Amino acid sequence: MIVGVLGPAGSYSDKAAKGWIEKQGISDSSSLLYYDDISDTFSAVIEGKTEIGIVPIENSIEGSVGITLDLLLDSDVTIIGEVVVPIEHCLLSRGKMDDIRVILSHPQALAQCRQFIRTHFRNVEIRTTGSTSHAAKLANEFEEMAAIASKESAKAYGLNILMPNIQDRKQNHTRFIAIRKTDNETGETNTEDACTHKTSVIAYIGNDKAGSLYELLGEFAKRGINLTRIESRPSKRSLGDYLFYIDLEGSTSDAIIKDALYHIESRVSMLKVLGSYNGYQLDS
Ligand SMILES: O=C(O)C(=O)C[C@]1(C(=O)O)C=C[C@@H](O)C=C1
Repeated sequence: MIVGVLGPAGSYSDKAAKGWIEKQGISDSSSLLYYDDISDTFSAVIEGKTEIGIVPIENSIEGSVGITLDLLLDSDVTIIGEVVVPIEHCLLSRGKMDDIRVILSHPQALAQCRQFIRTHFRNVEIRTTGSTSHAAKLANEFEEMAAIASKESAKAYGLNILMPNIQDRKQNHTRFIAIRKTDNETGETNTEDACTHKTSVIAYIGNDKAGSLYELLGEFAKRGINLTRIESRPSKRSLGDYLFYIDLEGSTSDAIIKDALYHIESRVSMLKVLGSYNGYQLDS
C-alpha cells in the first residue's frame, strides 16, 4: 500500500503514518511518498498516486489545521482512521545556542512554542517552512539557523538537540486522519463495521433562524449520541456564515446514527458524511 504524507522524512506526519501502518499490520507491504504540503497529499489520494493520505487535523495547543478542514469539505475523500501522536518539539541546530540568528519551523509548531520563543529568542528572526522536518533539513545547511522539530528530524539531518520539549505545554498531541478516495460506486463511508467508534460529518445549516443549531444537535441528544467535537468554520460565502464540523461516537452502520443523520438531512442545506472509523494513540 502506498501512503502519502507531508515530508520530508522526520515530520510528525511521517511518524503518524508509520504508526498507522504498523497498527494496520501492513508494514511489509507499504511504502511512503513524501509531499511538500497538505494539499498535495490530498491531490495524490484523489489522483490515485497514493491509496491513503495521512494528514494533521487538530492539535491540543493550537487547535484545528484549517487547510485540512477546508479540503475535507471540497474533496472526494473518506476518513478511514485516526492516529493521535504525542508532539515533543526540540530546538535543533548544527551550532550552539549563542550562534542562533534565525528560527525555522512549520507555523503550527511555531504557534505551539510561542512562549518559549518569546522568552529565549526575542530578537531572532522567525521563518516559516512547509513542515518541521523541512526546517531541520534547512538548519543543517547553516550554523546560525535552528529548527523547531522532532528528535527524529535531529537524527535524520545530523543536528544537535539544544533543548528538548520546548512546546508551551508539556501535554501536546496532534490528531491525524487517514483518508482515501471515496468509493462513489458504493458511497461507502463505513470502513470498520463492528469496531468503528467515531463518525465525522460536516453540516451547513444555511438558514439564520433562532434555534437551528440547537435543533440539529437535539437530533443527537434525543438519541443519546455523544458528540466528541464540534467546530465552526467560516463557509467563505459571507462574514458570520458557518459550517459545523461534528464528530460523534458510533458508526453509520448503527441504526440509531443512521436515523439521526436522516432526520438532520431534512433540517440542513448540506450534510457531508466524512466517514466512520477507528483510532489509535501512539506512545512518545
Ligand atoms: O510539520 C510537521 O512535522 C507536520 O507533520 C505538520 C504538523 C501540523 O500541521 O500540525 C503536525 C504536527 C505538529 O502539530 C506540527 C506540525
